[in-house]
Amino acid sequence: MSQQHPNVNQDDAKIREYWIKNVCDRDKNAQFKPKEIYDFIIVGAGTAGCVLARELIYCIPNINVLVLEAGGPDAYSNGIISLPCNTFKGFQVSEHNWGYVTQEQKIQSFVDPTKEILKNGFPYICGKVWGGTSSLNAMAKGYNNWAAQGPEYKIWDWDHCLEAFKAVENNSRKNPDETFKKFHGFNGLLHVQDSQNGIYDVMSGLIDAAKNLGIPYNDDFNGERQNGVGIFQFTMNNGKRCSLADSYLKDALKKVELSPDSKSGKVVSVDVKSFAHVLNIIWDEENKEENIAIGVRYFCNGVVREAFIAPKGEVILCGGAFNSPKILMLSGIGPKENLESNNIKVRKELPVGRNLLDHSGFYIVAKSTPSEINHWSNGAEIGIIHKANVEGKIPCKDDFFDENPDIEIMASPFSLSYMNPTAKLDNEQNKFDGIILIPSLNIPSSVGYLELNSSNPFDQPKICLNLLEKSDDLYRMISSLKLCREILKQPPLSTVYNVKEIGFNDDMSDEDWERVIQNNSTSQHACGTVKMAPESKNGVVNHRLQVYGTKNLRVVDASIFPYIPSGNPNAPTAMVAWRASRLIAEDYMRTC
Ligand SMILES: Cc1cc2nc3c(=O)[nH]c(=O)nc-3n(C[C@H](O)[C@H](O)[C@H](O)COP(=O)(O)OP(=O)(O)OC[C@H]3O[C@@H](n4cnc5c(N)ncnc54)[C@H](O)[C@@H]3O)c2cc1C
Repeated sequence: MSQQHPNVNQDDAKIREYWIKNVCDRDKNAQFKPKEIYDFIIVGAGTAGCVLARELIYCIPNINVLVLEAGGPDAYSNGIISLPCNTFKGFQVSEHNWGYVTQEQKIQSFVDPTKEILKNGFPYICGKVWGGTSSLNAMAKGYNNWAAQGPEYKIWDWDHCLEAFKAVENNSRKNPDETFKKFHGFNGLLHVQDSQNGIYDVMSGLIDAAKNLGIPYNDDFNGERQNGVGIFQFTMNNGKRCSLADSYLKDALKKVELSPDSKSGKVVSVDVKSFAHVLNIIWDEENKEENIAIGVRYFCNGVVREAFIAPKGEVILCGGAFNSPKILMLSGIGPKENLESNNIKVRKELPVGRNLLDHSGFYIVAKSTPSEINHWSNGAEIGIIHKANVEGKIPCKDDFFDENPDIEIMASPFSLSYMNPTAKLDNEQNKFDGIILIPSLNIPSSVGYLELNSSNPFDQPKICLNLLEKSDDLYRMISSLKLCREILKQPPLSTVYNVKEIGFNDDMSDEDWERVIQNNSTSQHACGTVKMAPESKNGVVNHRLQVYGTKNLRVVDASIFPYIPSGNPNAPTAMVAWRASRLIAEDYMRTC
């Protein structure tokens, strides 16, 4: 018979499972231990935090892990989040969003340098929920750049990264060929599948229209080559969105047992505290010079609490590209000037927040014959990945075969009335079905930054994206938008589906293009703000993701990307977390 202990209820795993399915108590009655001590404290249950929590609990024997998440369980969305079509609706649930808004910026015009252009700020969706802001990308060259930063960075070369990508992925493609098997995993927890219900007819029309222009068909964007037109695979399981919380965190919660080698009644488990906003890192004040992290302060249910790490333990920030740098800065790690101007004592001067990278994107909308598009189907169903022209011209046929594409166009079917059923549309004409194309600059030259506005942990940080600040970025975006318009004019879109692009016209000057694009570009793939690089090259964390000049402190999330992945960042973030779990386990076991 299994050993009984007051802290371990035999039904714990069942209760947790029940709780996962039916969460109704916002931890309001949670019992907090007088002194919370864990081997690892993970801040943030987003993409990285979920993978890391699960991998640590299964990789390292007899540890306990605390995950502190400022948002609540995804179950609170009443299922909205699990609908694949609801990328945007899910986050409109304000509780699930940090509510950050980017800075309005003025930049000099490239077309007419005597003029300034106003770039609008925009609300930046940033997930505050289990699963965080949660497609796959296998661009070997990008990761070899990560590894080229020094001999010790070899652990981030393409072979190591591919191993991690495959470990995380559970791809359910039917009858995969050998090339497909080379680039995909089939035993991980993150479910990836082809569309179960096919795609809308108008979207098939879009594929044919792109082929008419000479764009080759690609049946696996995450395989040998990225360029071409094709149907995306989706991070879904049986037609439902599969976030990292659904896959990794929930699996982590299944492990609850009494440590066999502990007389103190230690419970081996991952504990998640929701609505727990981490304020800053607690440092060992007895060894001030060494910057030893010993725990975190967090705010939960109206009370400030503290959680500590056990000897050999670590604090691991997985707060994402905006919040991990914010927590570091609030804890005295960051650019001297910004910290001092906010009355924060500088513990270690590092370029935290400086390398803010993002894929700028632009929405181009076309009406079509109403085709009963009553929801967003799978969301972005079609991709067109190509090399842009740096002079802003429509790319030529050779560009479509270029092995280094720099633009990804995502295409979704949509219905305006579904997106916003309560909107007072001024006339019937404005109620239409159609297609949205979103060209996104996958290899941008522009770099932004993030700073603190104040020492108040509940204040927004100042987010300066500097999107399209470099002329090549602007002209490549113009090139892709012109290509989108050309595709929309092709049959069968123009003939069978009566597709008409709205918003642009054929007489637009370069100046018009520039103004419209600069005013309305947007983004959602922020990363790089806690750069992994040698300290001499503006790094904040080393190759093992430890923060320079500190002890017991790592950052594991999209903020550590030294260069932006040339594709969607969710899977690369999960890959980083999986690699990090092996590094952390190695270091922990070495000290045993
Ligand atoms: C609208 C939108 C659509 C996207 N679509 C795609 C897509 O289709 N494919 C793709 O690959 N990528 C997509 N992305 C990007 C992708 O989701 C992110 O790159 C990825 O989730 C980043 O993971 P992360 O772990 O770094 O951060 P996140 O997933 O954002 O997780 C950070 C977590 O930490 C928590 N946290 C932060 N601060 C604190 C604190 N102080 N205390 C406690 N908890 C805290 C947050 O609440 C959050 O849950 C999209 C992003 C957005 C915004």
